[in-house]
Amino acid sequence: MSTQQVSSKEKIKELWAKRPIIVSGPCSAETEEQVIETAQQLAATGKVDMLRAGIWKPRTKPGMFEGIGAKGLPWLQKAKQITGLPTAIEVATAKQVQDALTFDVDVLWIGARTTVNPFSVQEVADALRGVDVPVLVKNPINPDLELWSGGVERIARAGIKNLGLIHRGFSSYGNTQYRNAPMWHLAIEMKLKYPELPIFNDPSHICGKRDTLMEVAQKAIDLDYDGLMIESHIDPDNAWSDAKQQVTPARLKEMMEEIIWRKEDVDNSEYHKALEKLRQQINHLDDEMLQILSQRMKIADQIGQYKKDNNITILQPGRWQEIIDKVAMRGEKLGLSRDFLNKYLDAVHLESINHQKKVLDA
Ligand SMILES: C=C(O[C@@H]1C=C(C(=O)O)C=C[C@H]1O)C(=O)O
Repeated sequence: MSTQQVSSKEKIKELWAKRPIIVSGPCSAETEEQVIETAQQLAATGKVDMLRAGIWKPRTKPGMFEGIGAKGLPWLQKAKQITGLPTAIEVATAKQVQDALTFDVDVLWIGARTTVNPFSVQEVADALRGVDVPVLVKNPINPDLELWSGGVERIARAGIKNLGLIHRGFSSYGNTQYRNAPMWHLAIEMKLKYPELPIFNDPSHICGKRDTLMEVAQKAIDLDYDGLMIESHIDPDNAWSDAKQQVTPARLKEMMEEIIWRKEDVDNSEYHKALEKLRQQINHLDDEMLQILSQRMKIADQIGQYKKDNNITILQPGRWQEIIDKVAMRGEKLGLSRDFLNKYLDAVHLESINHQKKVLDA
C-alpha cells in the first residue's frame, strides 16, 4: 500500500467517528472540469467531508444519460488530490467494485435498485472479500426492511467492518409530495436494529426537488441521523441527470449553516432531572394504557362469546363506523393527528377481531 493510500485510510477512520458526516457532489460525473470545479467549491465551503459522484447511473428508462462510466474515475482521483476530500461512489457489479478500488475510491455505496436484488448484492459482496473499504447500503426502493437488512448482512459477511446505511426514501405510485416517500418509521426501525451503524439521510432522492430539501434534512438531524448526503452541482439547472434536486455548493453551504444541529445527549443535570420526571409520567401512562387496552379486549372476548352463541359475524361495519366517527372527532379535539388515530383504530380493531376469532374457534 502506498503512503498516500495509508493516509487516506487513516482519514476515513477519523471521518467515520465524526458527526455529522456531510457527503455532497454531483448526481453524475459529467466532465473532468465539472467534477473538479464542484469538488473545489465544496471543499471551499468547509462544510463537506466527502465528495460523491455517480459514475454508473441505473436509470428507470433507456435512452437517458447512464453515467460517464470508468472514464470518470480518474477525475474523482484528481479531485481528491486537489481538495483532500475522500470520494464515494455507487457500485452495482463486481467489475465496478474493482474499477472503483483501482482508482482509490474511499467509500462505496450500494444503490436502492441494487439492494432489492440479492444476486447483485451478493456479487458486490463477493468482490469486496478481503478489501478494507467502508460500504453504505441504501434502502431498497420498496419498503422492505428484510431486504435492507439482508443487503447489510451480505456485505458484513464479506468481512466489511465499516458499514453504514443510507435512507433515500421508498418508491410509491402516485406520490406527489415526495419523489420517494421517506417512511421515517422504517429508517428508525433500521437504526434501532443496527445501533452501531451510522445512518445517512439522502434528502435529494426523498424530495426530488430543491425547495423541500431543508425540511427533510432538518427532520433527519432532529431524528439523530449521523450524516447527510446531498447532491450538488456547479450548474444544477443544466445537470445531465436529476437537475431539479441538485443545489449549488454555495446553497449547500447556506443549508449547512441554517440547519439546527442537535446532539443525542448533554452533560446537564437539570436537563436530565426534568426529563427523568417527565419520563416517569410517560412510563405510568403507558402502563395505564396497556391495562385499559387489555380490559377492552376482555370485553371484546365477551361480545365474541355472545356472537358465537347466536351465530353472528365478528365484523360489524355499522358499529365500527360509529366508533371511527366518534373517536376521530374526539381524538382530533384532544390534539391527536388523524393519521395517528387511523393507525390506532386499525390496530385496535384488528386485535379485537383476533380476540373474538379465538373465542369463536374455541
Ligand atoms: C366488538 C365488536 O366486534 C368488532 C369489533 C369492534 C370493536 O372492537 O369495537 C367493533 C365492531 C366489530 O367490527 C362489536 O361488534 O361490538
